[in-house]
Parts: sequence; C-alpha cells; structure tokens
Amino acid sequence: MDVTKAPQIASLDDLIRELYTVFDGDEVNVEYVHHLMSSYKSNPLDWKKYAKSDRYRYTRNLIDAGNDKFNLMLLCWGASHTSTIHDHADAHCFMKQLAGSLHEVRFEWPADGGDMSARTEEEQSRLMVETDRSTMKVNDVCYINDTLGLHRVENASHSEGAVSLHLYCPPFSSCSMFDERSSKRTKCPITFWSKFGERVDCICYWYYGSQTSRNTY
Ligand SMILES: N[C@@H](CS(=O)O)C(=O)O
Ligand SMILES: [Fe+2]
Repeated sequence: MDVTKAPQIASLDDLIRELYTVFDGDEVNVEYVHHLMSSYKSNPLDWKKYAKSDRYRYTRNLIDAGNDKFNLMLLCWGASHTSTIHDHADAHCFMKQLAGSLHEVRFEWPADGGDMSARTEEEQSRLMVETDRSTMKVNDVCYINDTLGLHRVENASHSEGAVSLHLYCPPFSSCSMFDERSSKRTKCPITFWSKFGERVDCICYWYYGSQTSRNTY
C-alpha cells in the first residue's frame, strides 16, 4: 500500500469503502490509514445523520462496524465536554476533527499500571504525568495506541460543540480509565449512543473521576 497511489476520497462513503479494502488483510498500515483519513475533507452533509448529541456528556455514534475488523464512529462533544484519561485496549486509534476544535492531552502510563493493590498508604496519590498537548482543528488527524501512552480529549470551548471521527482497529467494548490525581486504573465498558443513525436503548456507563454511574435511557 503506497500512499502516492491512494485513491481520491471524495466522501465519507468513499472513505468507508477504502477502509474495508485496507482492513481486509491482517496488517494495519498506519501511515496509509492516516493518509486516507486526512484525504477525506469534512462535509457535514455526509455525517450529520450520525451527529446525535447529549447535553451532559460526549456521545459515541457508530457509523460502521467494519466486518468486525474496525469500528468507525462519530463523537459529538458539547461545550466543555471532556473524556476521562483512558487507554485504547491495545487497538489502533485514528481520530479526525470534523467540526469545531478539540484538545488532545497525552499522559504517561503510571509506573505501576494504575494498580492500587501494591501501594503503601503514602503512595495512594500519584499524579498522572502529562507528556504532550495539541489542538485539533477541522480535518486534522491524530493517531494513538497504548505504546504511545494515554490521553484525554477536551472541548475547551465553553460555547461551541465539536465533532470528531474515530477509527478503532480492532473494535473494543471496554477500556481502562485513569484518575488524574491517584492514577488509579478502572476497567469500564463503553457503549454507543446511536448505531447507524438510530438511537439505541443503552445502559450507559459514565465515568467521573473516582466513581462510575450507570444510567439507563
Ligand atoms: N477513545 C474515546 C474517545 S477520545 O476521548 O479519544 C472513546 O472511544 O470514547
Ligand atoms: Fe481516546
């Protein structure tokens, strides 16, 4: 797969078609997928039917389940919404900005992996170490996997929403969240707010700092 021979990507449908071809094999060519994601230029007409938002928290809206090889989803961020510091369950994660702007803040893995069981009383509190911070503007693409660290994504705007496109390979339905002050690791299921443009009845697990609340809609 040579990026100089990559096809034109004129729409979200074109992108999805190419992703099926790329993920047909077992190897993931990160540079090539990054290039495809960059080639697609955000057009709200392509994705607005997936853009279902919530006033309290960012939403995860499944666009395509990629034959179980990948998941492509649209995330809608309300003003000031942020994710918790998290890993990506050993998957490749590509993220493209479709509307608005987001901050991506990267962190080191805690030395003990966030496992509290071996910690002494004095070690209970271990601040997560920030390593990098960048701003995503429309059409920017970033890539992360667990070997590159952890991250949190923030909509720093207090007035504007934001929309991002996320591609995960392989798909995953749970990941680890880390408390910023203690670096305590908690495994959390993650769910979809909508699938293929339709709202799903889901049990949504929301993770806030040190407690997980379970909300049924
Ligand atoms: N990885 C997060 C979104 S982000 O904050 O990178 C998720 O899939 O919900
Ligand atoms: Fe993430």
